[in-house]
Amino acid sequence: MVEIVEQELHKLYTLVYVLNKDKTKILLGLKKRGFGKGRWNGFGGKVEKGETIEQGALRELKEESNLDAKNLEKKGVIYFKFEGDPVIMDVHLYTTTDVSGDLIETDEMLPKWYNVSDLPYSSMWPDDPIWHPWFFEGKIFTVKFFFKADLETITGYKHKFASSVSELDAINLDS
Ligand SMILES: Nc1ncnc2c1[nH]c(=O)n2[C@H]1C[C@H](O)[C@@H](COP(=O)(O)OP(=O)(O)OP(=O)(O)O)O1
Repeated sequence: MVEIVEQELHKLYTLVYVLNKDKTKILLGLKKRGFGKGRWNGFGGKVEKGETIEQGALRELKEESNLDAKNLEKKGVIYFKFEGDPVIMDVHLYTTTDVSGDLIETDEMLPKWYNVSDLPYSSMWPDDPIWHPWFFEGKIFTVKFFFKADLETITGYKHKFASSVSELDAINLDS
């Protein structure tokens, strides 16, 4: 008998959550086009050839909001697997309270500050309410979400916490 194993293809993405100094407010952007259109999210996108993941995160934040971040703090990695699609999205999550520049609406994002206690979850990715409590408690984590091809329905997830960012790379969610 021949076992057919689906090859996974990983693609690198970033996601930056900008918070105010006392971490009561978060800056979200309403995605105006492309993947995730109509959803409020942090700022980020694909990591380009020749740049580090952190450089990609800074570039995407600038492109989508016009803000420059001084200190990005890594908080985790979120993997997304969609039924029937061999691509795994590896989304590297960062946060900062330290930004400069004039916040503007861009071609891709309409920015808006939200109270952390009152986020527009009905217009956000359905995985957000699952990992947000970990993020807002300051945890470092890795999580893999399994979605149906409709990009809406989560069929399952597995996660682990890390005690430091350097531990993240060594975490195996399948063990
Ligand atoms: N499910 C879920 N929850 C939270 N965040 C995300 C998802 N899926 C996602 O894709 N994301 C995040 C990850 C990235 O920050 C963006 C998606 O990036 P995308 O806009 O496709 O990448 P760009 O490089 O900006 O795209 P184009 O410029 O080529 O349109 O959403």
